[in-house]
Amino acid sequence: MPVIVGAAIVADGRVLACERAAPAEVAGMWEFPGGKVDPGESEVAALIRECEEELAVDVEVGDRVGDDIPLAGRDYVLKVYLARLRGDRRPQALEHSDLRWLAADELLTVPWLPADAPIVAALPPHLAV
Ligand SMILES: Nc1nc2c([nH]c(=O)n2[C@H]2C[C@H](O)[C@@H](COP(=O)(O)OP(=O)(O)OP(=O)(O)O)O2)c(=O)[nH]1
Repeated sequence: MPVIVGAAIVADGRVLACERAAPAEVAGMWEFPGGKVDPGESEVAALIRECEEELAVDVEVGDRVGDDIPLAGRDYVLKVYLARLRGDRRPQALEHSDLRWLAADELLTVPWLPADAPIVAALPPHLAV
C-alpha cells in the first residue's frame, strides 16, 4: 500500500506542528511535515526530502512513533517517525500557513488532522525534558 510519511521533529522537549494552507477541506488543520513516498524511494529519504521542501531544514530521522495509520477512505497508510534538526537552519513555513513548537502540555492546543490523533497521543514520552 502506498505510504505517506510524517516527521515528528523534536527539539528541546517540543515537537514541530505545521498548519496546512491547502486544500480548503483541511486548511487550518495541523499535521507533521511530510508527504507521499515516491516509487523506489525509502521512507527515510522521503522524510528528508519533504522536510527540505516544506521547511528548508535537514533532518536526522529516528525511530517510529505510533503505529501505521490507514487513512480513511484512501489507499494510503500514514507512518510517522521521530526526527531531529541537523545543522543551524530553523524551519520556515514554505508551504504551511503557520508553524508552532508544542510542549507535551500544549499538544492539544491545535486541531490536528483526525488521523494524527494516535500519534499525538504517543508523543508525550518523547517530549520529556
Ligand atoms: N504530511 C502529512 N500528511 C498527513 C498527515 N496526516 C494525514 O492525515 N495526512 C494526509 C493529508 C494528505 O491527504 C496526505 C498527504 O498529502 P500531501 O499533499 O501532504 O503529500 P504530498 O505533498 O506528497 O502530495 P502531492 O503534492 O504529491 O499531492 O496525508 C500528517 O501528519 N502529515
